[in-house]
Amino acid sequence: MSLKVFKESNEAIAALAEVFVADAKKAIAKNDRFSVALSGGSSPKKLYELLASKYKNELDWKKVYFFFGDERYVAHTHPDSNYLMAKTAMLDSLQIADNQVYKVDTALDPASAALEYQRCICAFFNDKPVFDLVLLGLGDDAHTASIFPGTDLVWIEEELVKEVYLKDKEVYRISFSATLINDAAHIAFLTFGANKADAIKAVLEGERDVAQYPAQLIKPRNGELDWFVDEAAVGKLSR
Ligand SMILES: O=C1O[C@H](COP(=O)(O)O)[C@@H](O)[C@H](O)[C@H]1O
Repeated sequence: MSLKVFKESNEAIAALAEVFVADAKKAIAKNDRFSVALSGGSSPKKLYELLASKYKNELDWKKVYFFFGDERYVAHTHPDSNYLMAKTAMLDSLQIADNQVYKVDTALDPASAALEYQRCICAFFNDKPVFDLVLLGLGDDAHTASIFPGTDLVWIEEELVKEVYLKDKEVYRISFSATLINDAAHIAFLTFGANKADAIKAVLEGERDVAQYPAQLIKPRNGELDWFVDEAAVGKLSR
């Protein structure tokens, strides 16, 4: 695991964009395609915008396949949709074709949507899903993807994608399980801001308690794990 600390969030974002492009070039040279699972929420928007502007002509974007590490159970046109955020911030301006974007089918019921997404992922990877890159964020409650504290998703080992009901918000989300994430070749967290300092401390330095701090589940089996953070987010670490 490597913790890459930057003074400002924009520097962390710029460094992760470089890594995204380097991973993509490596995977395309080796396998003629690059598979990436995008994170959602608020943190990655600027990363996607930067990729779509600075790196527009640096990559063969036709060979990049986009998935979603988690998705809100809403229509693709809904403002909460992770797909809509990625489309607006990046996919449209890069002219990514629809067959390169694997969306969660939120027209199905939540359990069927999760099962169908798992089926699509398994088909893409010939039954052995290993993403080249999984992007993750960290909630201030230490959730990652949509593996939230106190939910069944924390304990799931067999399933690769699962629906999760968030009682306090009264919504469903569809999420990769830690099993699927941990099989990736490279996992990268992007986290910034003082509001993440307690969560980062608990995840990186706290007692193991995955029910309360689900991001502790993220430990790649064979791949690499990097954290891209700003000074504010690591302000409570004992360094
Ligand atoms: O990995 C992820 O983390 C976030 C936390 O997001 P943020 O909005 O605090 O940056 C999560 O909710 C998101 O959907 C996910 O992909």
